[in-house]
Amino acid sequence: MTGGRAGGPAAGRDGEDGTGAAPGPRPPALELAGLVKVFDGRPAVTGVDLVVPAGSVTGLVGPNGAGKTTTLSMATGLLRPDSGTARVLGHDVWADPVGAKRLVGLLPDGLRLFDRLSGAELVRHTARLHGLPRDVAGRRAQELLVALGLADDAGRLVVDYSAGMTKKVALACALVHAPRLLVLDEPFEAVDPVSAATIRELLARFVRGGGTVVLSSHVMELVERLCDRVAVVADGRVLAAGTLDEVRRGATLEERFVELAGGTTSLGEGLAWLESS
Ligand SMILES: Nc1ncnc2c1ncn2[C@@H]1O[C@H](COP(=O)(O)OP(=O)(O)OP(=O)(O)O)[C@@H](O)[C@H]1O
Repeated sequence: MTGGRAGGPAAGRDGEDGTGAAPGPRPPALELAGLVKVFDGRPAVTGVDLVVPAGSVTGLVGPNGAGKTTTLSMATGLLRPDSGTARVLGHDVWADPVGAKRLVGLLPDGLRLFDRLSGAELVRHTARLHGLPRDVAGRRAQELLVALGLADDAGRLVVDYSAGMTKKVALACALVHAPRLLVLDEPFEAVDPVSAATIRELLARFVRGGGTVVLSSHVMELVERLCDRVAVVADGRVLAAGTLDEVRRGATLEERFVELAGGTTSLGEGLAWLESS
């Protein structure tokens, strides 16, 4: 899947920015400026600047604890930044939360769903919260559950779903109001290969229709395959961002990741006891 389709099928779509305004130069799908977050005196995000062009698929990669989830939470209005701004298609996430949030579909990390609902109820309920009429909500929920291979489990309670099924029903919730920007924190974690292929196809279709995707992942091959842009985050800031080729500079993404984010695969001196049995 490739992005960078400015002027593609979405250009000229009425209300691309959710305002119904006549099409003009498209603002970035997501624009983060100087985002900072400190938890209990410990900096988690130390000044993230990132521009995600509309129509792109951008991968956010970085070591554990780099600040990816914290950044995505601030970008989507889940977590208030200590300073800095986040804008979705020109709407300030904190000054205009309704304007921004109706354009965003979010698959957060550490899902907290209404899991005493069935899968179908949950997706329909999410659609209704977005203001969709009952019949549209029902139709979209059904189509999404079928597409994601959950049709047979649509009547089961989400609390009884496996991790992968939960991820997929949460993705259905993120998509049901046809957002313009999808923000997905580890969307492929716990998902089987067939479902992963389905999700990739869904995302490709979403992007062909003019949508923008930002996703975090630890799987470099997946980011290289899915994304046309990438941002490497470490220690709470963006170390490199741009097209895949700009960031990779002729190396693999994994090589660049290690080069930029550092780290070591050495286990150190201890652990001899592991070999003693
Ligand atoms: N609610 C919180 N309270 C305190 N510290 C937090 C909180 N959320 C995140 N942190 C800390 O902020 C830092 C960044 O965490 P974050 O979850 O954003 O990293 P990440 O890049 O998403 O990591 P991973 O790849 O492991 O999911 C970590 O040091 C983490 O312990």
